[in-house]
Amino acid sequence: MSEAIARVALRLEKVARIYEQGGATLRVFEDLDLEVREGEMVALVGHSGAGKSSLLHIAGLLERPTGGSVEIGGRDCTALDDAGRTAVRRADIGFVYQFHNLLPEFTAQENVALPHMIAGYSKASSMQEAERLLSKFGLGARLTHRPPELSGGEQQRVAIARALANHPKVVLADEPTGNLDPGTSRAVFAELLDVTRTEGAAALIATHNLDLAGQMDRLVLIHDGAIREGAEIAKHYHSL
Ligand SMILES: Nc1ncnc2c1ncn2[C@@H]1O[C@H](COP(=O)(O)OP(=O)(O)OP(=O)(O)O)[C@@H](O)[C@H]1O
Repeated sequence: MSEAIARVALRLEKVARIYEQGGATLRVFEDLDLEVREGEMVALVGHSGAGKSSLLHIAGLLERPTGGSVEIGGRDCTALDDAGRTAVRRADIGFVYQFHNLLPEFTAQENVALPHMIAGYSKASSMQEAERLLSKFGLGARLTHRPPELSGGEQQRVAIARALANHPKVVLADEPTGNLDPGTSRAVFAELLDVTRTEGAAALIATHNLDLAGQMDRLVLIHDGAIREGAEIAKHYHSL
């Protein structure tokens, strides 16, 4: 991937997250800048409480920053109202949580098809797209299983396929394999990177696992409210 031609899929500029609670002010981060380019896989690391989830929620338009701007696919989303933010979220962002949040009464295929249908596609084409994606995760023979009939690793693969269903520009994931055993976690993480890459999305993935983070194109550390990269990270490795 050439830095010169890859466009920015996600741009956070001078974003702030400040919590006011019980008269106390908590400045999680301020003036934070981060760019993720098309097709780029970026690992977000930092100690517990550093602000990884807060950053992902702001990048995913789930929360508004207390300052700064968020751009998705070249579009400044800062001034959008709630309906506009929801529309961008549905069209351009795929979110993977640590716990899959699948709907237990629907099959794997229906869970993946739903976001596609909500985006306006027919049921038939959404189910077809879901089958295509689930097959990429080796779940072609599990289409009609409901989440309780799937293993933990399979459930998380379905959740990742669901996040990719609308061909998002950006995939955001918060400890996406954090509840899996180490072997399954490695396998599912590798598939997440592989399929996200081949689907052409960018990814920003928060993880405490430095081995998994090392498989990505770039590693960024959030520490003391700022993003640090490259040699600077080594100084703070002890805090991870
Ligand atoms: N709704 C809230 N109100 C007040 N403070 C909050 C709120 N949400 C998060 N915080 C605080 O903001 C800080 C950053 O939290 P965040 O969840 O983003 O950290 P994290 O890096 O994802 O941590 P972990 O790795 O433990 O999940 C923490 O100190 C947390 O207590």
